[in-house]
Amino acid sequence: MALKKEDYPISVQFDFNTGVFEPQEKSVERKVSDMVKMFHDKTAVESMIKAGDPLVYEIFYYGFKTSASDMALGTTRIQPGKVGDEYYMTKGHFHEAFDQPEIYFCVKGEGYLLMETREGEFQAEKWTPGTISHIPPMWAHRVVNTGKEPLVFVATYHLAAGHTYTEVEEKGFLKCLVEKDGKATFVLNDKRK
Ligand SMILES: O=P(O)(O)OC[C@H]1O[C@](O)(CO)[C@@H](O)[C@@H]1O
Ligand SMILES: [Fe+2]
Repeated sequence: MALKKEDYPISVQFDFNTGVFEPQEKSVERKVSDMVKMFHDKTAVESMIKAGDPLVYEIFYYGFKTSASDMALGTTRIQPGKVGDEYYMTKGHFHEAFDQPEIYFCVKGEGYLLMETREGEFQAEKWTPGTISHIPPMWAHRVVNTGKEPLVFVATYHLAAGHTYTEVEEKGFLKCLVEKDGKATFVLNDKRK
């Protein structure tokens, strides 16, 4: 079979410190205003948007599509920071496909990977550089940066996984991560009380 252009191997160069790789297909920025429904302190959300709408995280993508496959690479850099008392985090999502897992690999910083099933099972994995988490298909997943430096992680998944954010926007995760007496503390999500 004659190979098409996309069927040739490709390498990208990943920077462990910045989380950026080159070449990349596209990048996305998520600011506080992109996550209004995600953070629990709406007053803090509004005042931060007025004060300049800071960057929360960035995602760098490459779908690695060939004529017969894809193996998406998504690296994410979450800034250190809080909205009110709640740490900066990714939006969090379920996959649309019932059979699409994902691998998340923490390469820099510290935080937690929050996961939850629609049946209400909740799990939080402590992340430090080198923690690699396998996320089965039925678990929503969100990364929280509880450190003082950017948290960088690498995600690899099939594009067929799809992303659905609505349930997480409406219900959040069972627990939120907030800073209490200087420490990362899990509290029950108000929407779940
Ligand atoms: O999609 P979210 O919840 O904003 O999280 C960002 C990370 O998750 C992914 O969307 C895949 O799970 C990656 O592309 C990206 O690294
Ligand atoms: Fe995902």
